[in-house]
Amino acid sequence: MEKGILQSPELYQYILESSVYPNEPEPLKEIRAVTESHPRAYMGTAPDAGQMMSMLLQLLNAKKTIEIGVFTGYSLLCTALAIPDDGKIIAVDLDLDAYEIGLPIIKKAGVEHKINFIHSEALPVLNNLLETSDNEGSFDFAYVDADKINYRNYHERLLKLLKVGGIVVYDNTLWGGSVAMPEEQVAEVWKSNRNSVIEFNEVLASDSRIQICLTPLGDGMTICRKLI
Ligand SMILES: C[S@@+](CC[C@H](N)C(=O)[O-])C[C@H]1O[C@@H](n2cnc3c(N)ncnc32)[C@H](O)[C@@H]1O
Repeated sequence: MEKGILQSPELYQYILESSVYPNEPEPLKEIRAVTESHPRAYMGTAPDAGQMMSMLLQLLNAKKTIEIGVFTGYSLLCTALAIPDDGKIIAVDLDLDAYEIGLPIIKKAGVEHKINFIHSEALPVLNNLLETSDNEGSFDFAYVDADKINYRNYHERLLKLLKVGGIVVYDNTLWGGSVAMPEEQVAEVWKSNRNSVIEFNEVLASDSRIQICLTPLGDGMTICRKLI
């Protein structure tokens, strides 16, 4: 799937080359480079979206964060570089092999101590966090970039875990632009996720507990701020 929904690939390239790559930290460039040969390299968070996440994390002074969907670690490293030295990230993924591709770069960047990687399905991890005292209402930031069918389940749990004023960002909320295509024009392999994403976008838009902003960065990133 092509990343981005801009009017031309050249315009996207312009954004990357004019304002993302010149300021992208070296370890993030390295993670992109080692991910390139992975058969699912397209899954890595888009660098322009990562740049926006870094800014959000720093505006929030985020210290305690969760990430669901790590893959080789681009967004994880982006978060680890943006939070302070005593910041913590609970990072969850089913795919340990992919995480191990980026791990040497995370170590070299000197930020591994901020990361608690949990090799697991995400839902039980969120349930466990909610059962442990002091976690509810304690997280500053969450990033979700995993199985679309579960976004709604993650959302309910993450809203409990976040502080008021905390932010959760959901990736792929435009699903390659397919959310705005008639269903019959959507390739079969995209359909089920496209329908999950459409439903999820409706859930977010009618949720009075959050303020939302769907940004057309990467594959669509929805920023939600917890209001109550
Ligand atoms: C799009 S990739 C994440 C990309 C990552 N954020 C990055 O910047 O490289 C999605 C990841 O979600 C993980 N995943 C999918 N379903 C999951 C689940 N139910 N629980 C935990 N991880 C899951 C996959 O193993 C995959 O590595």
